[in-house]
Amino acid sequence: MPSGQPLDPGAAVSVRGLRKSFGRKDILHGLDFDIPTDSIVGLLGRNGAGKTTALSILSGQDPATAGAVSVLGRHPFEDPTTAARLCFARENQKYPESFKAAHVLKSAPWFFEHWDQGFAERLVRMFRLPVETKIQKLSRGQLSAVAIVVGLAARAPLTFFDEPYLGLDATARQLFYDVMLQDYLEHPRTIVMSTHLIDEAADLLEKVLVIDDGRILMDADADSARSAAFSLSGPAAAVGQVSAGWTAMNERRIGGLASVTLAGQPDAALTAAAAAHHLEIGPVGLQDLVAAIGSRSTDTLGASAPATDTAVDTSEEQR
Ligand SMILES: Nc1ncnc2c1ncn2[C@@H]1O[C@H](COP(=O)(O)OP(=O)(O)OP(=O)(O)O)[C@@H](O)[C@H]1O
Repeated sequence: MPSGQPLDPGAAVSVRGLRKSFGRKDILHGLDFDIPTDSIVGLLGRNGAGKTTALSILSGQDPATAGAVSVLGRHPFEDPTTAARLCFARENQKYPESFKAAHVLKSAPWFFEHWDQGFAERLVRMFRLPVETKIQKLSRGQLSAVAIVVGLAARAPLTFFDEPYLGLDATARQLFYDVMLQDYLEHPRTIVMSTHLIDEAADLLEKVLVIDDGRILMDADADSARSAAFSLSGPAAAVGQVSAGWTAMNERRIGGLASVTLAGQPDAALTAAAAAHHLEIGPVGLQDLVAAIGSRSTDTLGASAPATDTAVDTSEEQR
């Protein structure tokens, strides 16, 4: 999305030119994106990409250094009206020292207008959360479970989950995805989830925002993201020949074999050439696509690209 467009008043979240610096360190370099109302959106990116920083600003906990931010139609920073309508669920949430999960559940209805106590209690049983243990004594997975219970049972119009799976085992993570989807279908609302475990969550996401080094590298609906690239594999020489002229997002080599991720979708000429050389054409999962975009941007940054926005919009590179 080109910078300079007005904020979208119909979106749950709309930001233009969002910048954040800590001291002299620039963390977010002018983000532009919209999050549609009543959708599940993935905020994807590598460690240190700026996801938590962005979520802290959107949830009103931190001020932006520059740029325009609209959350549920208002400027969120320290705005009680916005705060009452959103929930920022994260495992490292601070609670009073003596608090147990039971206290969290008891106080939640004061903060969340749509809080569903029966649903919260069901979630507590599902995630086997020991509600009478002090929060300070809970394991990391149990802290994530507290965040999940609050994030889901709050049924806030806008929910941010910041890596909601930390410490959770695979069964609990799947349970979270299943129950979130089911509850979202019954009670549509806007959910933004930052995650590294992209393939696990991919089926839930309607839109993906890929952020790296404080820049948006991809902003696409999940279906177009899934068809943004494909892989071509086989003997390295033939792969190189057939993929000539295509945008290679990354390449892996093992011995004489190569697999490249190419932007776009295979056309008839490439399909025919691949068949003639016995090469394999395959889909690229969202996780691999994000990794390819990330490694490409790292290459670009490593080559001392100018410090201006270097957003890679893969859709523009499709042939
Ligand atoms: N208060 C702060 N002061 C200085 N630098 C900060 C501060 N908070 C975050 N940063 C830096 O901002 C960058 C982005 O951090 P952020 O936590 O937003 O990344 P992230 O995408 O959430 O990463 P992860 O997936 O590892 O949690 C990092 O380089 C981090 O060190």
